[in-house]
Amino acid sequence: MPGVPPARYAYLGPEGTFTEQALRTLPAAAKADLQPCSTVTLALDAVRGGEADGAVVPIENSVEGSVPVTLDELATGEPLMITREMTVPIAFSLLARPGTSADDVRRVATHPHAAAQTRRWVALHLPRAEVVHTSSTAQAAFMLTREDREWDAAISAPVAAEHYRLATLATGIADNPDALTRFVLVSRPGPPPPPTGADKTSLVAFMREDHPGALMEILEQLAMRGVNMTRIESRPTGAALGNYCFSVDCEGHVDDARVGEALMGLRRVCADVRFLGSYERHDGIAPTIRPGTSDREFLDAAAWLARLRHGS
Ligand SMILES: O=C(O)C(=O)Cc1ccccc1
Repeated sequence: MPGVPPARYAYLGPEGTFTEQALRTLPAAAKADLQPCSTVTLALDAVRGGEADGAVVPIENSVEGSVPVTLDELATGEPLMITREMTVPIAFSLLARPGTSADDVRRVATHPHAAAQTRRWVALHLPRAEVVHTSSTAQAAFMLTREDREWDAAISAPVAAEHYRLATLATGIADNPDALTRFVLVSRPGPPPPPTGADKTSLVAFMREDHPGALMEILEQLAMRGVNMTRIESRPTGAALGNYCFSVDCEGHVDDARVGEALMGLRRVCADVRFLGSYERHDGIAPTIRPGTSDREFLDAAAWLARLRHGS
């Protein structure tokens, strides 16, 4: 009998990205078929098209904020679902071809988020260098191995030095060594993973039409059910200038009564709500349940209403 085929995971590549390190924290990754993709869009399209069972992509950094392409890809197109989040310690190194010294570096390449997190170090140590943006930190390192390279150094993960046989000119060059990047595992829509007690729910709310208090109406649906938000940001929908949707993460699981009720409320007041999944929090922090918002209290209220309606 043929065995179960290994899971296939797409990720923002090439080999040696922080995203690959995030993917490798999944126990299933050890036996999986890992597929490096050159962009977040291609990694997510591999899942949409069925060539991969899941994709790991960066979504947010504690210093630089969200990764817009990831938020926009999840908000539009064929629906996808987040089933897991993870963080990995991010340390940046300055890599170059062996024999290069820091004085030779005229152009340095890296991912925009890495550039933002090393801005002060680069200004201090490479004041004459031009910073070039690449699709990933590992892509910047990989290009250094080619004859047609257009830069002299890359800001990458330390592991990229071994992958691409590069010299390490400096290590630990992040301006804020405690910065955290969050990555998500994305799959095709299906039943969410069961609640763990320390979960997060992600969604995108599309406003009906622009009017005073439109954002407040959205927030109200969460606040009145005691649902705590962990992130909210507006993103243009692309339909017209001034047309926005709200990308929201909140505490709790879609199976929790207060989260379910908030989602129903949003469904009533918004033009559209895209549920992006409920998944275990990377930090294991359980939400504080405010009085009147526990599952038992929602159930009790529903049972009371049923009794009123039946006259019992
Ligand atoms: O480019 C990479 O290596 C990535 O995985 C994206 C990224 C870039 C900077 C910090 C964290 C993740």
